[in-house]
Amino acid sequence: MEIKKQIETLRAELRQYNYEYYVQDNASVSDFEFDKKLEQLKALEASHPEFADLSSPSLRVGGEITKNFKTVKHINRMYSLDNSYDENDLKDWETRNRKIVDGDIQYVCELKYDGASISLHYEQGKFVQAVTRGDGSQGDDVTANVRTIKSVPLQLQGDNIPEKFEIRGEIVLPWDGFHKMNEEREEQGLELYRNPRNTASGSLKLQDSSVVASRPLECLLYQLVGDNLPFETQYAGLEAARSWGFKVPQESELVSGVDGVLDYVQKWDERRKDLPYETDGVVIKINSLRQQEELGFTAKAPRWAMAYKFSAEQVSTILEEITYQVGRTGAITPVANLQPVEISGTTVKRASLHNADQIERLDIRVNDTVHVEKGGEIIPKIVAVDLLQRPDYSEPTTYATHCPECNTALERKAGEAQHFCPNDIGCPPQIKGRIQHFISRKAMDIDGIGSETVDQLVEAGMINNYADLYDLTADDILPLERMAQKSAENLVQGVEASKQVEFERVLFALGIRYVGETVAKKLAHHYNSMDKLMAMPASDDSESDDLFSSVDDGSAFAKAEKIQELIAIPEIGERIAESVVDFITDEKHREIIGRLKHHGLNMKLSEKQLEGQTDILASKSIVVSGVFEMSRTDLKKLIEKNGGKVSSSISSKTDYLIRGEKMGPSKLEKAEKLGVEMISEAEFLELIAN
Ligand SMILES: NC(=O)c1ccc[n+]([C@@H]2O[C@H](COP(=O)([O-])OP(=O)(O)OC[C@H]3O[C@@H](n4cnc5c(N)ncnc54)[C@H](O)[C@@H]3O)[C@@H](O)[C@H]2O)c1
Ligand SMILES: [Zn+2]
Repeated sequence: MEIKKQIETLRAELRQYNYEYYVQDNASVSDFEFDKKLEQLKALEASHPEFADLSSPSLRVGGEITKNFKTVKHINRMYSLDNSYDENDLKDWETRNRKIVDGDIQYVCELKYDGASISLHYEQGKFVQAVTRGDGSQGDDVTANVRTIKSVPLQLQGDNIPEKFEIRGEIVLPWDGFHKMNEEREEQGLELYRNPRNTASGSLKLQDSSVVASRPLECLLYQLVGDNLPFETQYAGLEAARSWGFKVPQESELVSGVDGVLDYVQKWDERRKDLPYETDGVVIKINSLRQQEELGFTAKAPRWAMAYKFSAEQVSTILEEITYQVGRTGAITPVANLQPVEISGTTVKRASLHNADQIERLDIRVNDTVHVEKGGEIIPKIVAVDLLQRPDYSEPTTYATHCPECNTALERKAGEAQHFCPNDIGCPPQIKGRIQHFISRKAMDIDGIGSETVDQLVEAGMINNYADLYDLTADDILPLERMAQKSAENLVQGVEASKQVEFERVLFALGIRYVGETVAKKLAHHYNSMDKLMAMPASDDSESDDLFSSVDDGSAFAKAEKIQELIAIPEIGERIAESVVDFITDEKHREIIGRLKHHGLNMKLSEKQLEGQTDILASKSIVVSGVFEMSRTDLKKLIEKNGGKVSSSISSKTDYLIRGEKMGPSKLEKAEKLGVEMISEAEFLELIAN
């Protein structure tokens, strides 16, 4: 009974972890812990065959399908891989293989790329479909998303291309792209992505393929699947695929025997650090396809292949203190201060704890002995707590309640992982951070001021916000330490030159939470000017002339309306909309924006940027429903470019309903009832062509 219970508990836990890892792309335990539990389960199941269960996580491919995409049944199942951890595991595998197959065995060693598995289908040399692994028998149809990945060839070239085949591979996010995405997250005050694997896998599941297109994903291929493939070995298959235009990594090697495999593993355990993407091991495959066929598959994995995991670099140390960092936008990051310890040649003193949930999940406490891993991430992380070493006096961690910099009570919005300090104008790191962001290269790009100068200016009480920069004179700043006449003049000139910067970058520079470069651009082109962005819907339909005056108190209604107006813009979600409205209705921000305007910064799109825009649809409210020839995003863009307003729901104020295929019956009914004019996509195009 006891054992049965133990097995059941492990199965339930592993199922939950699989779900978090594959479906939610948000693992709550480390791979280390997951693998340990899986091993434990396998051992128990092996010694107690009476509790066998075909649906045990030990026998199944981990993933699941989601409801967001069309489900596709795999023509050829997609398997996971069995793992080996040392030379003996490999030798056992070799012995088993020799018993089953005749003749010499050659192995292909490949790197094990850490991303999301994918199967690409080709017919007559054309890309037709991409399906995720899902649960192995069926997956999600993510064709539209995968089509945006530049390394996926849409049309193959070369000889002997089979009429119809599948090719398996991994969608990965190279380090460069991953870091770049995180820089943007940081600018927007969002929680950073944890690792490239999660991010790649999460990207594939996005609903809007134009967002996927903006992510620097790559697709690395490693296996052809199909009937009558025109070659006899795995290695020849890789070469053929490469010649047809697939991105097949060059690192694979043909070896004979376990010794050759071990040499390869050793070599790449070192060299992988220089690769542009993350790898977590080596995959060893039997080269001969005939021998592969003889060996076949288990329920979970091919018998002709084996993974060999690189050992993650892990050490244990004592957690001495938890401190809290305040970011530019006020986001709080808890940091573990560790007893210094060496990992792979560097001394580690600090590790990220991500957020309050993470601390709670792992029950991390001060004075704990913790396992620290320096895996893919640049910042080492705590993967587990050694509970056996926990001192008796230990107490659960209580998360900080107040800002360590300005002592303001911390806030946490529903559904968000991160706490933040709401004192955006008075919290020192936020004051400095906002100004530093304002002058940064992608924002106002002000030459002549470095971040140290900003610190100096703030500490000397000469500036408190970015508008103050425009009041500075060379004489003001000259008394600052290490400030020469020339640098003072450069600074003032740099500030002056920034008045030429385009509106969309000015908007980005303001540092509105969640408004990164892309969102700023979108808002700038939607509204064309700061005045229009800031204009609050008025009850009497007449816009106030005095836009920089305060928003009066009875404005909750106007705020809600404004939020709706913003949400109707493609790709602007509720969170962004609320943040923008909070910002533009805040008295202090309105005053600062007013001053920037007064100093002559660009507060509207230039003539050149406005080109191609018309006002054919000016003040028309348009609802789009159903499936169209062009993408919905493009359709909405066209409406906006021509001055129209896209609205998400039908009301008496709706001017047109553009009706696509498969439109929902309730929308149709409502439109008919309200007498809204319905037009087709073609009619719409005609309308704006005039
Ligand atoms: N932390 C968690 O909660 C959690 C939960 C589930 C799984 N995991 C981790 O995920 C891993 C198990 O996942 P899995 O079942 O996807 O197996 P896996 O990732 O260990 O190996 C199988 C996969 O390797 C990929 N692969 C990469 N390069 C390849 C190559 N050259 N040839 C063939 N395949 C290649 C394929 O996509 C294949 O599906 C374990 O390491 C486990 O720790 C963690
Ligand atoms: Zn603060």
